[in-house]
Amino acid sequence: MLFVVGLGLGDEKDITLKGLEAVRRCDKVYMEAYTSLLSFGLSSDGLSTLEKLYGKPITVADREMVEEKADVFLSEARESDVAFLVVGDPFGATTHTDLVVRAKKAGIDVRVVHNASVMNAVGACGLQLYRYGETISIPFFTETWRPYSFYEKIKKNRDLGLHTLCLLDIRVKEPSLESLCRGKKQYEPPRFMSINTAIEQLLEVEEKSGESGTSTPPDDFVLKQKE
Ligand SMILES: C[S@@+](CC[C@H](N)C(=O)[O-])C[C@H]1O[C@@H](n2cnc3c(N)ncnc32)[C@H](O)[C@@H]1O
Repeated sequence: MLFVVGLGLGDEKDITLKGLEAVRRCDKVYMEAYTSLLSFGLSSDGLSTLEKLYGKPITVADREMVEEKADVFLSEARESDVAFLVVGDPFGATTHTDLVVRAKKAGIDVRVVHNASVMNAVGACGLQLYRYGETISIPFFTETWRPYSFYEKIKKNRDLGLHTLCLLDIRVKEPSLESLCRGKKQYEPPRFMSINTAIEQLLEVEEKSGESGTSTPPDDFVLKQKE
């Protein structure tokens, strides 16, 4: 059986009782560590806090393992109980939906344990979840790759009077382009996009495209500020 367990967004105590029971019965525990960040970090200390609570060792599953070597833990899940831990909710990232589909196609029993996600925690900023449009991801621009499509989506949402949840890029264990060209993978240091970088990129798109979809405040903005 494969248990895909959401850990929520806070610390180790945010796992649900159902999730904890699932983890404790599993023979092997993997922790996905590249689409999201544990707010208390993935340092050895952070992990050992989890390991102490769960009472078993955790194997960190990086991007390569999840995307290219998922067969390893899927075949383990065929023979025994395996937990795959995900920060937030398991269905808050396409990667994990894909894993569940693969497991089911391979005839492996899957149980999902839900938890809070960035997709709903954004309600904390006071904007109604019902009034969000398409969620977008803002990737780090590079010298040669500067996609503007996320901007168009924000603009579409704005035109419909909807808010946009912008997910800022996390790049962990990314092979550098040069190393890929040389055929021997070497990894870039981890990078986490700051709000400032996201805004700089949005402003660049506006400047280049002559649009003003994100920098102009909505009509009722000034009113709300005064209330
Ligand atoms: C696919 S989404 C979220 C997945 C997660 N399973 C969830 O349900 O919350 C991944 C994105 O969420 C955002 N994110 C993840 N962890 C975060 C954290 N600790 N703080 C702020 N944003 C985070 C980043 O923008 C990241 O690119």
